[in-house]
Amino acid sequence: MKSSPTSDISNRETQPFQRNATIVVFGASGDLAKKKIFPTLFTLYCLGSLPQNIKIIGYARTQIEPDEFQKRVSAHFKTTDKTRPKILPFLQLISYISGQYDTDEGYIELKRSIVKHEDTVGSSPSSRYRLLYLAVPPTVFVTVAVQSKKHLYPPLNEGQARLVVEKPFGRNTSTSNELQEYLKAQWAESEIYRIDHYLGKEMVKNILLLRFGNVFLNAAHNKEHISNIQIVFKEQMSTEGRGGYFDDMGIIRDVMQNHLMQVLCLMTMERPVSTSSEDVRDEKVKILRAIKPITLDDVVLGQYGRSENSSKSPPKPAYTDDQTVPDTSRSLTYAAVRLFIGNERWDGVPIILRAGKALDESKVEIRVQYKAAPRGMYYDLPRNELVIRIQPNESIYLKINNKLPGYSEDITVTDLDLTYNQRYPNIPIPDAYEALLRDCLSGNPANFVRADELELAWKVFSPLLDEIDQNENIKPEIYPHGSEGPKSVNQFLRDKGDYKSTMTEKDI
Ligand SMILES: NC(=O)C1=CN([C@@H]2O[C@H](COP(=O)(O)OP(=O)(O)OC[C@H]3O[C@@H](n4cnc5c(N)ncnc54)[C@H](OP(=O)(O)O)[C@@H]3O)[C@@H](O)[C@H]2O)C=CC1
Ligand SMILES: O=C1O[C@H](COP(=O)(O)O)[C@@H](O)[C@H](O)[C@H]1O
Repeated sequence: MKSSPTSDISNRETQPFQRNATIVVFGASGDLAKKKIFPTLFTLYCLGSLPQNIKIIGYARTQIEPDEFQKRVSAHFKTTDKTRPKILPFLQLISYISGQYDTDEGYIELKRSIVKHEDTVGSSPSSRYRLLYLAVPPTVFVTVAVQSKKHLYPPLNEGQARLVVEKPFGRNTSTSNELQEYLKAQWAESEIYRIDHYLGKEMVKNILLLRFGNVFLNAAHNKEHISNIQIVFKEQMSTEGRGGYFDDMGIIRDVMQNHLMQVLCLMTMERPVSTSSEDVRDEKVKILRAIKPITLDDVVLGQYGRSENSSKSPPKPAYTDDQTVPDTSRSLTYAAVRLFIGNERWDGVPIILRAGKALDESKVEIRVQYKAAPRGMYYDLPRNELVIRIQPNESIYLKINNKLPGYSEDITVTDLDLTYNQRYPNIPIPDAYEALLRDCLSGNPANFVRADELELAWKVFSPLLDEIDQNENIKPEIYPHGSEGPKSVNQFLRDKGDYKSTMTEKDI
């Protein structure tokens, strides 16, 4: 069983990088390169998913000796007995060039190295395939994009280039648009792969099939049957060590405007005409256009303080205890927002997005709560709820009302449970970056963010973010490090979200 064929393969920019490719990782000395990009490339190599003639070049300003660079990039490889012997051959495909981002010399050396590889593997002039991964801070995105276009873009009819860009894509509508304008002047939209790694997660990739491939779910997926939807991101990890970046961003920009909004789009969009990337993204755009900007009346804003006293463990620090964070910081480490989608399917259904750091648990899930069954035959039955657990322990469960077996007439809430590690114990679930890099090499942009999606997602949050930035009287509610979050959230969920909690075993 397969989905319908996509129409993506028809244009020049989305041909797969099949036989020959060079991958350049800008910012190769950094955290993302070390923890995600090189380990992912190694996994893809072990799976045989990289092009046959591949060359990988790390590029950054720092001078690093080849041995040292190999040590760095291999530090986070995921290995097994079977893949360990592949480390050395893989490392032989990698080299490192040190150079500046804003002057020509380094790019000239890069080009020389790329062309040398392409010529040695006997590329015909029409197979110069170059994937340029910008793992650098946003302040240098444009410089690297412009310089790469100038020096590393293959001549017409000699191949293709793709530019992979990491978030954050700006910090509000105007900065994001400015960045996109610069990129657009140099690169075609179809050559830009904006990564939102949530789109590479297994359960997120499953949403459209779950909704549109199951008649009974689809039939009830509307305002007539659904009371509210929640998309929840909880992280135990605090912002320690990332205070500088985080203080400028806050949780709404870090997680909500991008990851949670992508999930929201997939959960609420109309059925696309096909699974092709443009058809899917066209529908996401329509949903984003139907969301009204969020106002201060519809939010709970929080920041973690020190943990509560405990005899078991030492106190955990407050957000502002971080040396890189000003004592008076109002940056948000927690936010709950309510929004509405003004269309026929969703009019009046509250949608709550919640995201927080330094909480009691790490969990990301979607909760669809249905309306109560009619009263009469039964009274006040608990509501059905469909939960899609994105992580950890991927699962889908549906809370139903069931007669307690035996002579009892009691009603119990029970889970219809599809837990992946039980149902599919032998199928490994790919890491999000692995899935996305594969898509990028094969020219499938469906799970990447298109420029218009990005602009519209910012429009939903920008007025709120600008107001919070400008009005010093808006202060986050302090919650203890390691707690459930701000105290007022439960009331907010009941009053603004129409949410009625029923706990089952799977919820714990
Ligand atoms: N780390 C992560 O888990 C994630 C990161 N991202 C995004 O990916 C990108 C890279 O992230 P990460 O690796 O953490 O970033 P780093 O801060 O580690 O920066 C990467 C490299 O860029 C160079 N660099 C750093 N600051 C500057 C500067 N001010 N001017 C010029 N070059 C600079 C440094 O290399 P050198 O000095 O050697 O040139 C550094 O090693 C960022 O846009 C980040 O927001 C997105 C999601 C997760
Ligand atoms: O983009 C980001 O995502 C991570 C969470 O990613 P996950 O795959 O571990 O769920 C978050 O911790 C980080 O702050 C943010 O920048």
